[in-house]
Amino acid sequence: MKASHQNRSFIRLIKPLAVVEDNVFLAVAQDFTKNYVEGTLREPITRALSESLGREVRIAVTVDASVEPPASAVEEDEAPESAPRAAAVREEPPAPTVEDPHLNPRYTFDTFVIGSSNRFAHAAALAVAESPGKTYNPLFIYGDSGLGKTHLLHAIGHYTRHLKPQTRVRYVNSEEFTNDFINSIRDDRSLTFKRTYREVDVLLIDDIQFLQGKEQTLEEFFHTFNALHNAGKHVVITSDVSPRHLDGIEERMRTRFEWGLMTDVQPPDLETRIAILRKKAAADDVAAPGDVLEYIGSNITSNIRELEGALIRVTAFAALNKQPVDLSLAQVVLKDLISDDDSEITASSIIGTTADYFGISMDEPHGHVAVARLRDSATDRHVSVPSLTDLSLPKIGEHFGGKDHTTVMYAVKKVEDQIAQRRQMYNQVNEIHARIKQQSRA
Ligand SMILES: Nc1ncnc2c1ncn2[C@@H]1O[C@H](COP(=O)(O)OP(=O)(O)OP(=O)(O)O)[C@@H](O)[C@H]1O
Repeated sequence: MKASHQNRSFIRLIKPLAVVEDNVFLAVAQDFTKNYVEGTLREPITRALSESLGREVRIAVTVDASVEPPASAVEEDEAPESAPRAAAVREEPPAPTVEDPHLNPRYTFDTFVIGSSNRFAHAAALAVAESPGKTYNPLFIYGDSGLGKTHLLHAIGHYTRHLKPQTRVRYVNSEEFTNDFINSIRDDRSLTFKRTYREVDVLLIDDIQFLQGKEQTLEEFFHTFNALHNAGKHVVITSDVSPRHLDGIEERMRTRFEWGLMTDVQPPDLETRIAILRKKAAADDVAAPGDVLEYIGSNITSNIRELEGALIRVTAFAALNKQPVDLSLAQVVLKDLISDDDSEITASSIIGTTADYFGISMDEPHGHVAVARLRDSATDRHVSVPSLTDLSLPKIGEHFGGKDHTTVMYAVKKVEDQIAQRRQMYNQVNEIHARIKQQSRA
């Protein structure tokens, strides 16, 4: 598909969700982007997708504020007019203002459903929001992906500012923090950097695990943390593991993270899952009967992002086909996600899916070289094999071109390190993982 510069920028903001029969579901973060995709881009995207899938398909675009554009989407290219253009800004950024805390309006305490899995974390977050700088400093929230850590961080920011509008709040994920830090060195703006992160009353820092191994950034974060803490300002941190499991972060920092309060979030129980779905349906103003919510809630158990994604898929499918949302429709739409069949995942399906994800054909000239490289990453336990199959490391080596088990172990370690350090890698791995499972069920 030939696309203008601007169109390419918009295309990069789209996240593909699923293909169900002749419908391709896409998600974007903003209404503005949805309008553009549905207007200007509908025809070329539909044509390109139909060509590549070999059949006529339709597209359905939903707005989901939690959708992050694929990494480097905006940086590599010029961003659309309305999108953030952080990378393009060269002059000194303004010091933090109370108007610009970087908060997602959807993530508030009002929209957060409390259950036994998150009650303590919620109570601690609320206490911090009510009197920042006083108790539980720092507050450290940890737990698996998609369980509401980011939501709670934003909720703290909103509620703090609701109670005291002059409070200076700043939300940042640790990758943005890293980029800001690197850019500040490059552009000789370290003073502005310091002001941005130290002249705040509440610093909310997300996914701290991505700072692991980044020594200089960690050092800077350590100073930021100390400066804020000493000044009685509040720091709230989230991570996918508890402080003591944060490898690659010095002991002196990990101990500081444990000074305040640590609390985890667990996967929600069935009741909470259904309550979350009900709230989401109400917020999006879609009618989804109880048995549909129960079906989704009973079958998608470990990740709230996936839970919400399933509901979006079902309701979008119904809207597109002008059908009511009912149980049989939900079963059809979600059949590749939900299946009783625990079918075996083979080494070749892992290689095939991974190659496919990166757009590499095994038949292409040099394709085998690229695939061989992918095999290294595909042997990682996060990506796939050890957590998806019962194969031993030597057996995995055999399947992946006769490599011995030390090579497999090395590949595992290498990719693990990258996952720990780069959000993009982490997202890619999760996505590949999901596709492998999905395809093995299909
Ligand atoms: N208790 C809850 N009530 C309502 N919605 C929730 C709840 N927990 C999570 N969600 C929703 O689930 C989605 C994923 O949550 P969130 O992004 O906060 O997860 P996370 O733990 O930060 O994940 P990650 O570690 O991948 O960043 C969000 O859309 C969020 O609003």
